[in-house]
Amino acid sequence: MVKHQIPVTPINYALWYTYVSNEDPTLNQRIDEIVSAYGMIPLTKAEDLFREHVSSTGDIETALHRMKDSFEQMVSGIDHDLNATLAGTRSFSTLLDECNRDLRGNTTAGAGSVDDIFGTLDKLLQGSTAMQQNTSRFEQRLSAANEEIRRLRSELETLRQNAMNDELTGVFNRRAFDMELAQFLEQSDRGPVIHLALLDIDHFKQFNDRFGHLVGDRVLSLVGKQLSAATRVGVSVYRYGGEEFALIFCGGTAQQAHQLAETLRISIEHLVLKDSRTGERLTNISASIGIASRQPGETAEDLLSRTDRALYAAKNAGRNRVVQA
Ligand SMILES: Nc1nc2c(ncn2[C@@H]2O[C@H](COP(=O)(O)OP(=O)(O)OP(=O)(O)O)[C@@H](O)[C@H]2O)c(=O)[nH]1
Repeated sequence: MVKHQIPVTPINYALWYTYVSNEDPTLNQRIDEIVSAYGMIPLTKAEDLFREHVSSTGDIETALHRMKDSFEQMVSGIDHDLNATLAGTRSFSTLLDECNRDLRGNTTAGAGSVDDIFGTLDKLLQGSTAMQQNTSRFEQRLSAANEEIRRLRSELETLRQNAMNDELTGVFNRRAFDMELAQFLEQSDRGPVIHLALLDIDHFKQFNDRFGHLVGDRVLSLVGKQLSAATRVGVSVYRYGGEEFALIFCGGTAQQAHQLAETLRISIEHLVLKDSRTGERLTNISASIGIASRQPGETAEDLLSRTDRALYAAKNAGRNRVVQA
C-alpha cells in the first residue's frame, strides 16, 4: 500500500487484504487496471471496488443496519417496560378501590377495628412501594433511551458528514469530488494528466417552474444515471452542486477528453422527459459543458476557475455545447 501511495483507510485495507490473499482474481485484475491507469487507487474507485467485491453494503449501510438494530432493541425495551408499568398501574388502581371499600366498610359498620385499618394501610403501603419501584424503573429506562437517542443522532450526523454519495443522483457528491481532486493533485506531476469537466443542465430552473420541484429532481436523477453509465477506469462522476455535475477524466489527450464530453452531451440531449402517469413527452433535456486539462503545477482552485469560465462560455454561446478552456 505504501509503495502505491494508497492511504490506509478501512476500505483500502480490506481491498488490499483481499488482493494479497488472492481470493478474488477479478478484483485483483481490476485493482491492477486501476493502479496502472492512475498510479494509485482513487477514493471513489476504492469505494466502488469495495461495494462490488468485498461487501455489497458499504461502510455506511453496515453502520445504518447497526443503528436500526439498536433502535429496534430500544423501542422493544421501552414497550416492554411501559406494558409492565401500565399493568402495575392497573393493579394499583384496583388495590386503591379495594382499600377504599375496606375503609368505608369499617367506618359504616361502626368504628372498625384498629387492626383492620392497619391491615388496609399495610396493603396500601406495599402497593404504593411496588408502584414507585415500577415507575422509577420506567423513568430509568426512559432516561437511558434519551441518552441512546442522542448517541444515535450524533452517529447519524457523523455518517452524513462522511458520506460520499449523492442520494438523489446516485453519483459521488461534492465532498468526494473535493477529496479526490486533492488526491489527484497530490500526485502532482508524477501521475497521468487529468481533465476536468463541469456540466450544467440548461434552463434547469424552468423544469422546476413549469413542472414542479419533484420533476426537477427526476431530471437530476436521469442525468445522474446517464453520466454514471460513463463511469469506468479513468472516468469519475460527481454532483458538484444543484444542477451541476463534475467529471474527472484521467489520462489521454485533451482532444480525447473533449470527445468524451461531447459523447456525454449528446447522450443527455437524447434523454426525453415523460409524464410518469400518461407517458406523454414533456420536454427534452440538454446540458452545457466546460472542460480544461490541468497544466503542470496548476492548483485545484485555478483549474476549477478555468473550467468554470469555459462552462460560462458554453452557456453564453447558446448552451447545449462543449467548450474547452
Ligand atoms: N428540483 C431541484 N432543483 C434544484 C436543486 N438544486 C438546485 N435547484 C434549482 O436549480 C435552479 C438553478 O437555476 P439556474 O442556475 O438559474 O439555471 P437556469 O438559469 O435555469 O439555467 P442556465 O442559465 O442554463 O444555467 C434553481 O432554481 C435552484 O433552486 C435540486 O436538488 N432539486
